Amino acid sequence: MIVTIDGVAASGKSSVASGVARALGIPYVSSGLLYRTATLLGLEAGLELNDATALLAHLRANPLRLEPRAKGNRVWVGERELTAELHSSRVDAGVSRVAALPEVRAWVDAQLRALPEPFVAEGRDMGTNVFPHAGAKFYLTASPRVRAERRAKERPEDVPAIEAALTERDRLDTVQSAPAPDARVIDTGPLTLDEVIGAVLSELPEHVSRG
Ligand SMILES: Nc1ncnc2c1ncn2[C@@H]1O[C@H](COP(=O)(O)OP(=O)(O)OP(=O)(O)O)[C@@H](O)[C@H]1O
Ligand SMILES: Nc1ccn([C@@H]2O[C@H](COP(=O)(O)O)[C@@H](O)[C@H]2O)c(=O)n1
Repeated sequence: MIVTIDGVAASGKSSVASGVARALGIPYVSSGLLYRTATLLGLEAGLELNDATALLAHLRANPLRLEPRAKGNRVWVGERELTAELHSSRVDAGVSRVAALPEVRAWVDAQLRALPEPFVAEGRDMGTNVFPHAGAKFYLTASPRVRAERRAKERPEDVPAIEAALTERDRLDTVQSAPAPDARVIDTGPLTLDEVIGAVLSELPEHVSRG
């Protein structure tokens, strides 16, 4: 059983996926962390972020391990844990360029499809491309200002700078970010996190919530 939660940048995907996964007693999977890891490793190696051949060779030489858990995903390369470094503004600024590379998308998709079910998968194209057969699909939105105000609690930059960066990331991610035709779209703007989690849980078909 797979539940997909897609949406625009900082719309609450990972927080909502975590809450839903905890309620269901299953892990959630953050696909964005795989794109973020590819970006961080590329930056650290001094690679051009649009050089798919070099990036893929580097990723294959440094295999990562994604640990999907309900309370938060962790990423390791060998003995080094990268999790805390994946949400920096530097990675935010480069990740959409890396995610635009078809070779990198194929690398991410293969890792996601190899994961054992059940899980909640969050990202941009979980319901459309990676898991079109998912049992339930959701797509989260909120205005750029609301998202920037929420994110400002986690980043050193001010709200206008964060809003500009989110809007630019949304623009670069447009191709892979459309809601699936069978996804329930939720505007999280007027809702608390618990209300969004409750809305998702209340919409799950019985066969999905029972596992
Ligand atoms: N409905 C909500 N009400 C208030 N705050 C929220 C809500 N949903 C999420 N948040 C907060 O907004 C911030 C961004 O949420 P989160 O990191 O889950 O978004 P995301 O879509 O996974 O982000 P990204 O696309 O950058 O990975 C977090 O601080 C989270 O606690
Ligand atoms: N399914 C996905 C997930 C993510 N991306 C790209 O990764 C970036 C970071 O994702 P977050 O969910 O952590 O914000 C995102 O901006 C996309 O460029 C993707 O393309 N597809």
